[in-house]
Amino acid sequence: MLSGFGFFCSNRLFSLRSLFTFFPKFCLRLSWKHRKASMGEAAAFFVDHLVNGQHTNGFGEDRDTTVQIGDRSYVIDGSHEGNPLFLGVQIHDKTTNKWSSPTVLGTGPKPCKGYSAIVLKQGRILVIKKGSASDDSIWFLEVDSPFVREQRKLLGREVVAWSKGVRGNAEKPIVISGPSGVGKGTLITMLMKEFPSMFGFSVSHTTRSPRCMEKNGVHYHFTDKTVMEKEINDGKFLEFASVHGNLYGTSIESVEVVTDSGKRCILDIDVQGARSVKASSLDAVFIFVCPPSMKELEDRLRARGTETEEQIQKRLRNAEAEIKAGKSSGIFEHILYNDNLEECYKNLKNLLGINDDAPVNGVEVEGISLPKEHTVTKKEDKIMIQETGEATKNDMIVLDLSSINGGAPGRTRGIVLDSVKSS
Ligand SMILES: Nc1nc2c(ncn2[C@@H]2O[C@H](COP(=O)(O)OP(=O)(O)O)[C@@H](O)[C@H]2O)c(=O)[nH]1
Ligand SMILES: Nc1ncnc2c1ncn2[C@@H]1O[C@H](COP(=O)(O)OP(=O)(O)O)[C@@H](O)[C@H]1O
Repeated sequence: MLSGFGFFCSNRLFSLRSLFTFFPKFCLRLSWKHRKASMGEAAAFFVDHLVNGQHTNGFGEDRDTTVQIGDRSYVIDGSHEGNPLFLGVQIHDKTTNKWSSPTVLGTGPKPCKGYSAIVLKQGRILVIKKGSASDDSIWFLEVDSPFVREQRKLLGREVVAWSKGVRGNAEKPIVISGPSGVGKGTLITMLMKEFPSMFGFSVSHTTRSPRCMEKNGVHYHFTDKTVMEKEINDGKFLEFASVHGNLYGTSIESVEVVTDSGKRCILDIDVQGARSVKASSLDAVFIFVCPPSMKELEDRLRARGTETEEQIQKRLRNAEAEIKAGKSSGIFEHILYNDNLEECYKNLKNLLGINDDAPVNGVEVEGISLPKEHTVTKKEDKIMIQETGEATKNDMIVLDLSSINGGAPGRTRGIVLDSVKSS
C-alpha cells in the first residue's frame, strides 16, 4: 500500500506516507507539482491545508490530491488495494499522527495525470480529473455522507465511498419482492423486453447452483460462499441475505452498472434484502408480488420444473412467512396480485407511471467534457473550470452543484452545466 502513495524520483521510492509521519507540518505545505513534468507517469502532489471544510488555498493549482477536513487529511492518489486501475484513498489523522486505509466502496475513478480535490458540504469531496473522458471527469468522494456513516457502522471500520457525477436526474430504483414462483422474474423480463432502454436488471450474486437456462453474469453472478463472504466483509454489497439455504446479495457495482447505462435499476430481492435497502440511504420504490393462492403458487413452482421436490417444499414453507411480512412489514408501498399475468403486468406499468400514451425513454446519461488543461475555483455551490493554455480560447465551464442528489451507492445526479465563452 505504501508504494501506491509514493513516487519514483532519481530511482528512489519516496513515500508520501512516511514523509507525513515524520514531517506532517512540512508536508501539508509541500508542493510537488513542478516535479511532475520530469517524472513520467506517477502522479504529483500539491498538498495544501484546508481548514474545516473550507478550501483556503490551492485552487487553480495543478494537482490537488490531498484535502483536509477538520483534523483529517484525505490523500487521493496511488492505487486502490494494489489495483493500478483505481485511485486509492488514505487518511491521516493529525491528532494521533496515524495513517489508515479506509474501505473504499463503489467503483472509483481511474488514475490520471492530474486532479483537483475540493471540499463540499455534506461530507463530500469533489474530484475533478484532467484530460479524462467525459464519462469519467467528475467524481465525488463521500467521507461522511449518510451512506458512509451507515456503512461505517455496519462494517465497524473506516469507510469512504465513490460516486460518479452525472448530469440530469434519474428515477428511483425499483425493488421487487415476493415468494418463489409468484412471477417476479416473468414480470421483470416482460418489462425489460418492452422497454429495453428504460430498465436494467441488477444482477445479484448467489451461492446457489445455476439452473439449466441461467447464464453467469446475466441472471446471477454465481459464486461460492467463501468468496462471497469475503466480499461482503470487504463492503462490496449493498445488501445480502440467506434465502432458502443459499446466500444472495446485491453488489454496489451491480447497481452502478445499470445506472451508468442510463437505465432505471430493478432489484429482484427477498423481503430481508428489501428491508435492508429500505433502511439504507438508497431511495427506491418497493413492490411486493402476491400469488392468488398457495395452491396456485405450488402449481407454478412445480410447472416451472427447476427445483427438486425438497427445494419446492422449502420454498413453499418460506412463502407463508414472506407473504405475511410483505403485507404487514410496512416496507412495500405497492402490493400486486399476480393472478392474470397480463393484468398484473398492466398494473405494474401503471404504478411505475408508464401508460399507453406517455413516451417512454431511457434516462440519458450525459457526460461532462472538460478542457484538457484547466484551473478550478469554487464560489458557493458553483465550481468554475477555466480553460488554460496559450493555444486555447480560455472558455470557462461552470458546474452548478446546488441541486445535486443521489450519491453513493450508485451515482450523484443533478449537476447543472453552464459554458461561458471568452469574449
Ligand atoms: N436479499 C436478496 N435476495 C435475492 C437476491 N437475488 C435474488 N434474491 C431472492 O432470492 C430468492 C430466490 O431466488 P431464486 O433462487 O432465483 O429463485 P426464484 O425466486 O424461485 O426464482 C427470491 O426471493 C429472490 O428475490 C439478492 O441479491 N438479495
Ligand atoms: N400470472 C401467471 N399465471 C400463470 N403462470 C405464471 C404467472 N406468472 C408467472 N407464471 C409462471 O410461474 C412460474 C414462476 O414464475 P417466475 O417468474 O419464475 O417466478 P419468480 O421469479 O417469482 O420465482 C413460471 O413458470 C412462469 O411462467
